[in-house]
Amino acid sequence: MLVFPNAKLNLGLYITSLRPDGFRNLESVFVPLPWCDAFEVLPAPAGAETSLSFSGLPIPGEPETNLCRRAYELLAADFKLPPVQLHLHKDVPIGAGLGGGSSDAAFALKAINSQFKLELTPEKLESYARRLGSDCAFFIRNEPVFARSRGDMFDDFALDLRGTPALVVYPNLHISTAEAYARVVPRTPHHELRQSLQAPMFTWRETVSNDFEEALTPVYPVLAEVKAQLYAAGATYASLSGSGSAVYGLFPKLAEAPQLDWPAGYTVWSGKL
Ligand SMILES: C[C@@](CO)(OP(=O)(O)O)[C@H](O)COP(=O)(O)OP(=O)(O)OC[C@H]1O[C@@H](n2ccc(N)nc2=O)[C@H](O)[C@@H]1O
Ligand SMILES: Nc1ncnc2c1ncn2[C@@H]1O[C@H](COP(=O)(O)OP(=O)(O)O)[C@@H](O)[C@H]1O
Repeated sequence: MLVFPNAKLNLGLYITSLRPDGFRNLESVFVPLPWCDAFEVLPAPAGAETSLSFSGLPIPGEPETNLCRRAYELLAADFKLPPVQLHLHKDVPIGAGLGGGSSDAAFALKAINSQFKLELTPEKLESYARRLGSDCAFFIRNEPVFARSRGDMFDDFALDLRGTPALVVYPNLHISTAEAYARVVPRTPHHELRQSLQAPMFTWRETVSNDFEEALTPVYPVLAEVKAQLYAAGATYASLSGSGSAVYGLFPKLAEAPQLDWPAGYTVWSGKL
């Protein structure tokens, strides 16, 4: 079975308090971004052990700790699964705040569920996904949600951005999620996120923000430079996604995302939400 794990964007992100488990409570709206990896699961040939192979962007870390492998092991602990042949083609940049690794893990759970007819409900898949990472559960339902708690509890959020042109710029900078969280002091948000996002998109520039952006920009000024370029090119709204370092711009629906020149080494995705 072949699946295409997509990335996500965060529309606003407020880190509200430190939790007793050491994680932070947050509020954010997650939306799917159709920038995808490819993941395949097949039963292993007779006599072969479970394997995971890669193509595309190199992924830091040992293959045994890759989230696709961990997704298989998690299900194999509870269900009688045969050895499998896994392959991941990586296209979504890593350490970008686009949730690429989390999406691979969630899509691996969904693909193994279908391939081996485990008949797990979406709720059960979400609870497995939560064990692999805070962001993972989002990719089970994979539609716009208001996320809270550790970023793993969701309320439906009706926001139809389909067809909105987007430009996502990865300035070749890997920011570790744990490092980014350590730089933010939790606080009460200045604006109610869901209310702000119900207003027209041109108002979001004043009312919708990402707490990581304020904390990381003094350390990585390139983030502000990319954002300024996106606004200068006509973005209606621009922001850091998640804990960075990808910065996105959303453009008017009847326009195309502009073609801009970026320094060598940057990776750019352009398309419609
Ligand atoms: C910041 C966000 C926003 O959507 O996305 P990314 O920038 O990673 O895409 C997420 O909260 C990232 O979730 P995820 O990448 O799954 O993080 P995890 O593996 O669960 O945790 C990595 C580390 O981040 C910190 N962490 C994560 C989530 C959270 N609510 N509070 C935290 O303090 C912890 O230090 C943890 O050890
Ligand atoms: N399948 C995977 N794809 C990407 N990263 C992975 C994967 N499995 C494990 N990782 C680890 O997760 C870390 C963060 O991954 P990623 O989800 O791409 O970034 P972000 O948290 O910024 O959205 C990487 O440093 C990498 O070591």
